Amino acid sequence: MIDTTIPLVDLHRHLDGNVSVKTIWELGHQHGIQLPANSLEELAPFVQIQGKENNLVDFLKKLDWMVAVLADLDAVKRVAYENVADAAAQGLDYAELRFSPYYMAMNHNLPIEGVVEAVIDGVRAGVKEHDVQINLIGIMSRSFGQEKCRLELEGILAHRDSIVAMDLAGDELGFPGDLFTEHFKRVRDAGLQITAHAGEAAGAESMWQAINVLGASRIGHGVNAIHDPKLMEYLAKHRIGIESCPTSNLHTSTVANYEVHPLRKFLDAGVLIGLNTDDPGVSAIDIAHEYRVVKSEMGFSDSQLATLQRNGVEMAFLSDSDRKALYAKKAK
Ligand SMILES: O=c1[nH]cnc2c1ncn2[C@@H]1O[C@H](CO)[C@@H](O)[C@H]1O
Ligand SMILES: [Zn+2]
Repeated sequence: MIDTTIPLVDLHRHLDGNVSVKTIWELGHQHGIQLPANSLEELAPFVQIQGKENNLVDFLKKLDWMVAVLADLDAVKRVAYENVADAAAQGLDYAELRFSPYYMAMNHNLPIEGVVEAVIDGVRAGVKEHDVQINLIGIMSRSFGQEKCRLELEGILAHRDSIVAMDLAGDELGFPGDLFTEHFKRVRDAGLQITAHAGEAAGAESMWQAINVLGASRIGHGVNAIHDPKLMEYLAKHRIGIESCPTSNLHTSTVANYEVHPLRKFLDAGVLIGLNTDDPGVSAIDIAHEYRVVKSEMGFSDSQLATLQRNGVEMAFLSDSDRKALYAKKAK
């Protein structure tokens, strides 16, 4: 089902949405943080989706315990390191891990730039020991407003050489993209690439804004483009990559079930779209799960799955030579 001759990538993966229940438990105890449960089994439902949530904002609350236990920079480094180990364990050849430094810093007043540094350190330690290639994407969490996003941006730009792109995540309905026009001008000036969560909780207009105002060359989710034929055409023509995360879309009630997910319509329209996990710790899934459900629930053929897999490599924030090297590794 997963084609072993094609690199397996995950481009939309929040490392602060992928902290294991065990690690939350251990960090909580290590730092004397009051957890809402007395065992791992009791803790799981507080951080993992049970069925689904009513909307995106409710879904996002599941991540709160994952950052509540980040009491110091060692904890941040540990979480980053474990994300690399997890990516390798899931069979990924390449992953883009994204994180929101203010969100990770806020509970224990950690220095934002220190958090960025600790994530970079943790990833560096991880790739030394695991056979997976990693790039980092900085997130501005729109839910905390313009000023906090400015702090996130500054923390990321201070380590610009270790970051490939910038993203906008969080409450899309409450905090539209144009609030962050100035922020993304600075991102473009710094030469970073841009992806943005759009067309998930809000409509196609939010995607037009991400592309035309913020300068996004990729879009996270993008589900609601399906209601705007001109946008679908534009995405295909300009090779704007769509980072699809089907199970996450079910868990946020963005789509009702796998059968009605528009993934196939994107593919039919010639849009560059690939499969990703979003918050694997919250959704309790791995990347193979996404390929599996697209086959079993949406009826995709193996050759369509291979197209999705190749699209992921195509839209990765890699140089053409690094992309070639990734393919060459699989050909061996
Ligand atoms: O599916 C999603 N849609 C929008 N924002 C998300 C999603 N998953 C996580 N975050 C947001 O990303 C930051 C942590 O990396 C947080 O702001 C979290 O709320
Ligand atoms: Zn996301």
